[in-house]
Amino acid sequence: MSALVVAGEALSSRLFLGTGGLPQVGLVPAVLEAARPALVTVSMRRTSSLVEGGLLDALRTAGVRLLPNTAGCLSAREAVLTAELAREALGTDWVKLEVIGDERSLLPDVVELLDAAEQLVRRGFVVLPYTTDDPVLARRLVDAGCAAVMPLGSPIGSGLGVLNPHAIAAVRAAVDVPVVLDAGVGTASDAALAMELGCDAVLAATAVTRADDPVAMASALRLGVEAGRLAWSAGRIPRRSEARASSPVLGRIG
Ligand SMILES: CC(=O)[C@@H](O)[C@H](O)COP(=O)(O)O
Repeated sequence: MSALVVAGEALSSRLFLGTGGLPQVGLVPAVLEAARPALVTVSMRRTSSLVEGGLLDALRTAGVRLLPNTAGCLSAREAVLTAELAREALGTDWVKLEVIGDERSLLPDVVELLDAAEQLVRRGFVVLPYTTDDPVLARRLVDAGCAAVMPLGSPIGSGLGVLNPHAIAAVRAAVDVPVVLDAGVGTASDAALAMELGCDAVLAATAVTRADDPVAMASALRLGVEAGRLAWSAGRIPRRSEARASSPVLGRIG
């Protein structure tokens, strides 16, 4: 199966992982072995990630590719500053851009998001924006120079999966950069559906970090992404309103 290419770089898989909510840092090696993620997001505003022996150390020891995120930022100004700090600390131009408009729903502030994306692209960042499932906004983010778009399936941490598959399919059709389903994944079938809708990758955090068995769920999501991608490439049968015999009827007996 073809590799996912973002900003000209081939990534190792089509699953991105958020690990900030893992109940214990000691789970990191087993979760990463199970998920085999292409990228692991790190919240630059969670100081617990950054302390000695914390999550960041565990991820660095594991040698995974880090994707800093601006989770928790409420304005373009905050997001740009956080991204600059992340570039300094982690030595990468890549940033998962999150600008939250409402601390209850954690939905993106689309005005600040677009502003931050434009500023960060001008500053030489490779921007992967967490956005809504609006194809018009997706196109504006790509016009601003974003390397991918990351539409939510449902609110962060809700586990509701893909609430509007038609919108996700419309985002897929609207842009020519990778589409990464981000937020709301609850289990393997959500990830598989996202891939069957044409998404190029899935980012999941809560589904793994708050599962009863994070390691098992990490494996399940990896397999769900692989299955969904394979099913998408296989060309499913069309949905029909009428039955059709699954094998040809050669005539009547008697
Ligand atoms: C880790 C991260 O980037 C999250 O902000 C992302 O949106 C994942 O959301 P879920 O926790 O619903 O998977």
